[in-house]
Amino acid sequence: MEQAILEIDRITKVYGTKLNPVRVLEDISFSIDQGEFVGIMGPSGAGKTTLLNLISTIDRPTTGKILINQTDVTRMREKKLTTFRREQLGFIFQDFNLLESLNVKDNILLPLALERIRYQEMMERVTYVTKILGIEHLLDKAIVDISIGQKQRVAAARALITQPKLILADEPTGSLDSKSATELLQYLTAVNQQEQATILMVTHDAFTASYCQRILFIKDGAIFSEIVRQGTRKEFFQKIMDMQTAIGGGISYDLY
Ligand SMILES: Nc1ncnc2c1ncn2[C@@H]1O[C@H](COP(=O)(O)OP(=O)(O)OP(=O)(O)O)[C@@H](O)[C@H]1O
Repeated sequence: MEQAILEIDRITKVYGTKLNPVRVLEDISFSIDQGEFVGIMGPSGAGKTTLLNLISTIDRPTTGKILINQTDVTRMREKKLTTFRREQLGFIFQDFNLLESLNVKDNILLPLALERIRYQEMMERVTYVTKILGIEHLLDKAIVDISIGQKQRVAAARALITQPKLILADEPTGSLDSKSATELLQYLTAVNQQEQATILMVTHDAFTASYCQRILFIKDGAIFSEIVRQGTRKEFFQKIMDMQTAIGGGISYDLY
């Protein structure tokens, strides 16, 4: 049996005050095994970002446990969490967060700045991840001189450089055109397959989600359903669209 990298155990999240509580997540449980590529979808306001913030350890659940690589992060103190986040998690956001004062290579190396790793080892790692992501020829370029699609792949390389146990992606194709989005998703699939990297991706977009192996649908703060890819990606895309219709409410249908 595969090892669970992420275990969500009956979490709830309540915002607001005691007199006026806002229940955003209601009793969510699921787990993700090493090497899975899982999507989270659901209508606007369903609680996807809230859930991702809890898994990112940026926020804490009101009740319940979150285990990442068998460590309960809900009980960890802030200082330890900062190190944990740096060592175990990789983040890919919609708006890359690259530093324009650094070139591509130094942006990718940034997360290793605090680690004690030999330069040669760092460079071997850079060569490896940039090759998978098809950006090995861009290492000396300035950030302003590369395309948006390339920027997102640089951001993906930066997320991978520490060999994180879990990669969290929040609408990673959100600012990309369809060609760049397709490329990024193909590269993420390669990363997932060749590196056995575990990826959890939040997206509202059925095309993007169709690259996942499994999708959890969230509605009104609870898991509404789960679908697993069995046939082709196109068939899975259709299944996702059908589920979006069933779930209803606030979903945009971006067709590429
Ligand atoms: N800090 C907060 N205080 C009170 N309510 C909040 C807070 N953060 C989020 N919410 C509420 O929680 C619900 C879920 O929000 P969340 O952003 O997690 O949804 P989402 O599924 O990510 O939506 P979207 O797809 O639009 O980004 C919403 O109704 C939102 O208004």
